[in-house]
Amino acid sequence: KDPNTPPLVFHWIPFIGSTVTYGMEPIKFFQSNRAKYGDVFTFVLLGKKTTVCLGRQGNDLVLNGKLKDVNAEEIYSPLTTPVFGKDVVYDCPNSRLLEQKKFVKFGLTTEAFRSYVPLIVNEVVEYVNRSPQFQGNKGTCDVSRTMAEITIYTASRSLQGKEVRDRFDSSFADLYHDLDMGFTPINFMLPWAPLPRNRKRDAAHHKISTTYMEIIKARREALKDGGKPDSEDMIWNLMGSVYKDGTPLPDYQIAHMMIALLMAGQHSSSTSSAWIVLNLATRPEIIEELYQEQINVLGADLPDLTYENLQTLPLNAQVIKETLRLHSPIHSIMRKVKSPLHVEGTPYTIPTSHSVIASPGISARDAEHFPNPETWEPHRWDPKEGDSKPEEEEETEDYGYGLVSKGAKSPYLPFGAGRHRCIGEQFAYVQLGAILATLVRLFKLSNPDGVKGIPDTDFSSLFSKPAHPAIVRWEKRG
Ligand code: HEM
Ligand SMILES: N#Cc1ccc(COc2ccc(/C=C/c3ccc(C(F)(F)[C@](O)(Cn4cnnn4)c4ccc(F)cc4F)nc3)cc2)cc1
Repeated sequence: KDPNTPPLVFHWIPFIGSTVTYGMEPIKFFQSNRAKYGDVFTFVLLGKKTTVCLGRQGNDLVLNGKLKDVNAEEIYSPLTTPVFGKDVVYDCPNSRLLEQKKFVKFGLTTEAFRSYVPLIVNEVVEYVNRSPQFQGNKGTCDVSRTMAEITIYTASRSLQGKEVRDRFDSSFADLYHDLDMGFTPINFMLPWAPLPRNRKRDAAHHKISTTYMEIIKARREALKDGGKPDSEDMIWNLMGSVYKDGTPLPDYQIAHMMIALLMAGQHSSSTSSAWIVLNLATRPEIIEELYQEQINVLGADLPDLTYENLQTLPLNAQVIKETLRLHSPIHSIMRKVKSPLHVEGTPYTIPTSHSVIASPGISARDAEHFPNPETWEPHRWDPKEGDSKPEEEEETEDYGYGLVSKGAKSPYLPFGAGRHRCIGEQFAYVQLGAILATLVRLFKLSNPDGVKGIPDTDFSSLFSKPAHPAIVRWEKRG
């Protein structure tokens, strides 16, 4: 064993290595090997040497790695490019992605969020009113399916725009499903695999991107006839975006970016909102606290939710924050090593034949940072008296889409850190916050008789999600 490379996790079968043990239970796999080998260890993932870098130092090494040392697009492009489309996100140099992230981030203004909240609330209320499973005063529901539908309706109506929302009542629903078939880990672990589902993915991608381009064309025509942008959706924002070198964002790239935002938002928000509902059902008293918080802060007459008054509901936000601590949708952040990567304070140098994985979710479950880490407890985020000291100063850097924290000291990074950090955090909090506050007004929730705790986690797809069945009992408030 070479003392300068990290320890290799024991495995019986070449190529398969630890793929199945990791794939089925990545969090347990990381925690048990961390106990044996420490924060840095290597395992075989489908024949690929993969070095895991855990803890705050591991997060920093991978997430704040220099472009010359670690590369995201080489790993992710085989998965994302066929789904999103050419020349955006991971099918272009990182400098282009940074500009694309700037366009999106700068389109998510307070003005935009102000216009989104009533649209989101209305979609939730309409969904409950028309959905067969919510007729009557009480019943049960399939949480994953319900939250996936609420997520797609609320995101398409706000961020995507009215034309896209209307198509989800028809063609887009099936097209989205076909496109989503291509969004699977196999497509970046075995990109060459000739899966039949990839043909459906490609056909769906073509139809969806063509539709986006028709929407853009119709809007440009309307502008020519003296029309004005009539909403704060992202399509209008991208239609006015221009790269640094002076070229306007081409329509096909707008279409591809909108697909990327659709996929990102759908999977992250639908799994997160499902976990919020499932955890709340184990703590009915917290639902009543959330309801009481709205009455105390907004008034017993419960005025309509707005972007502004949503910010005055701390427990509502803490429920989201705590859910993302234990149920972050992305359990493994992967990079290709491009030049030998020395791990400070160890004898290890990770060679360029390896990939690296960071898993911020591991530090978010570390008892060193969070007492009773496995317990879902939104009150752990309650502001403490004398907590006036600002969060220990976090280093920030501007990679081209505004200042982002390097997050090197924080054990809580559900949105990543550094140059690849998420730009959807604010939108996610507005969407999840408005959905949660509305559900709290409509329902009491609880676990069905005989059901204890929350469902297991299904790690087999790209985003950790609740294993089936995931059922809760609901009862309409009087
Ligand atoms: C609960 C919700 C969400 C969570 C937990 C989440 C998490 C993450 C994480 C961990 C990353 C870093 C990935 C990496 O370093 O490889 C990321 C990046 C990103 N996310 Fe999100 N995300 C969420 C919602 C969204 C939404 C709603 C959007 C779009 C509207 C979005 C768009 C993006 C983009 C564009 C990136 C940048 C990727 C890169 O620079 O390589 N995310 N997200
Ligand atoms: N046997 C077996 C066996 C073995 C292994 C396994 C499972 O192993 C693994 C390993 C790694 C992973 C990584 C998840 C991963 C990475 C990138 C992306 C993304 F790029 F797509 C995203 O970041 C997503 N995103 C960002 N914000 N919100 N969403 C994104 C970025 C920008 C963008 F514009 C749109 C985007 F949507 N998505 C998900 C998942 C599972 C199962 C079975």
